[in-house]
Amino acid sequence: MTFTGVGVSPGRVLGTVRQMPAQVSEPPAGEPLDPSTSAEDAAAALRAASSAVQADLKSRAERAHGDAKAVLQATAQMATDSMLLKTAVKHIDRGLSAERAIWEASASVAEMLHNLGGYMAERSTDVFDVRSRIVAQLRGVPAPGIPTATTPFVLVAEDLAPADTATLDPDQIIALVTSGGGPQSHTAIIARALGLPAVVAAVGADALADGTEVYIDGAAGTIVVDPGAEELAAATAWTAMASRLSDFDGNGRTADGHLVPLLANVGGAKDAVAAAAAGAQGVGLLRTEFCFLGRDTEPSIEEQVEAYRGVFDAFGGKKVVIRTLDAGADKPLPFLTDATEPNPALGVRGYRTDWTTPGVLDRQLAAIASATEGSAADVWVMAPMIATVDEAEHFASMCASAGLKTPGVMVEIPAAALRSELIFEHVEFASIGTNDLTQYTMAADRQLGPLAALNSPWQPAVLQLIGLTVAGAVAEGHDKPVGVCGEAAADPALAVVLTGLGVSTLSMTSRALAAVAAVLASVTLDQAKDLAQLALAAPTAAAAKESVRSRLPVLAELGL
Ligand SMILES: C=C(OP(=O)(O)O)C(=O)O
Ligand SMILES: [Mg+2]
Repeated sequence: MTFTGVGVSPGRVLGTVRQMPAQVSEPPAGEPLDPSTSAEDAAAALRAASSAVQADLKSRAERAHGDAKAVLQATAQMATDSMLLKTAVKHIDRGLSAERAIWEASASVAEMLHNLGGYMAERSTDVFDVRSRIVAQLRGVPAPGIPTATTPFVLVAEDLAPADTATLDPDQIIALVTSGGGPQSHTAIIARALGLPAVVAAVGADALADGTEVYIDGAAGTIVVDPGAEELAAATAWTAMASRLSDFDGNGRTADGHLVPLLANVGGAKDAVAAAAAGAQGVGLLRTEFCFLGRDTEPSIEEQVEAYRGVFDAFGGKKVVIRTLDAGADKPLPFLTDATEPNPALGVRGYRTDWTTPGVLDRQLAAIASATEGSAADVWVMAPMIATVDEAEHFASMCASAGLKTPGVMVEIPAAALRSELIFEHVEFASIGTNDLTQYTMAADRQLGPLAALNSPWQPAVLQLIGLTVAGAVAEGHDKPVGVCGEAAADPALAVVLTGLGVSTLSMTSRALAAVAAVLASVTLDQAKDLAQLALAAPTAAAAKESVRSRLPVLAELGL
């Protein structure tokens, strides 16, 4: 049997399925203690469950590395927190079930931590994590979150939340399959960043039983159940090819020498150091909100300076494009965004948060300016979610007030693409966010699996808007650079099309640099321009993709 979804990160592997356990549901309010259980026994069961959760988290922490290890250690600590357990036991003593008692105790402890602010406030997420785990343990169901196993496995989930991905260990997980999620969803972005083969929107994959043997083709988007010799050969060939594709010599250029600097998308200093080691020619997108995800207080200027300087230091003498906070929709930041908005993707997000929470953007620009002092990096600053010419003008004036010399905008709303010529009168550059540009052009939520086909950056309408943006950049009176920093840049065939459309830099996860460089080097600039015209003229996204891919034989040679 074969399932088909949307391939979002290349790679061919064989492995065993592990399903992501379902979310733990809230025990009903007022759920009473079972009459056959005494309060003492319920309290003892609660203590035993919390110790079991702690032991599990500790053993996972021992096997994990880096950030995942630190997250797991902190959560393990919280599992047997004395205040948490004492409060829960009080609830049991007044007649609540152990499950409801720990649920309510967690809410009050989390609120108290939250009110303490700073580091303590951040621990409130750990409280909620252990709460779900303890309830699952009491109910005898699998713990929520990424499962553990003694051997590497293929993780199958409905979709992954940003918090899950913090504990996603690429040594344990060899591929990702989701039944939901679109090609620009968080899961897809993380899979590419980790170099894990991934298929999203694979309808029916949630029915695969744990332990099922599967073959995953992350480029074709297929999942073959009970694979045979053919799939084994394909997986073996991919492993050999992947090592050939692991080196990037730091040069993005076409076969006839047209330079296309290949930059990295990073979320902080750690990524930046890895990107520099992978040969990235600079940073095309520093997602500053990733430095502060999960925080519910605004980071201080000092914290920001430290976070940004870590990235600048990794790229001395090179370009670093830093994006101001893009809070909202798939990247909520509680100190800026309103979780109750009915339509977050169309709401107060990105640059717009300056209207509802003025001051945060000014302070961020001041922090960026301060981080650039004494840094050898060439720092460019851009705002996300710019829709109009006067927004671009206002952002440029804010940058000027902060002493920042190279202001730019992200073009990710069709209105900005259509009006780019006027926008370029105020800013020095633009970077196209194809993830959001596609979502807004096609009116298709980038996180929704059923809309994955609409949500493809191969949509000719999206390509046309990219072409218009470039045309506006080179219109009479100015000649300004336009980069692409959406996931489209990491698709080697689309990278050729973008180059042919006149895009001057491509920014992607550093894992994709070598593959993009190899495919770009297989065509001349004129061939890239011809392929761009072919894609623009195609009637559908699928036809655009197919006709371009069929003219790039190097893709098949490299297994991409
Ligand atoms: C690069 C982009 O920004 P993000 O994915 O962070 O919204 C985009 O929208 O293409
Ligand atoms: Mg975006």
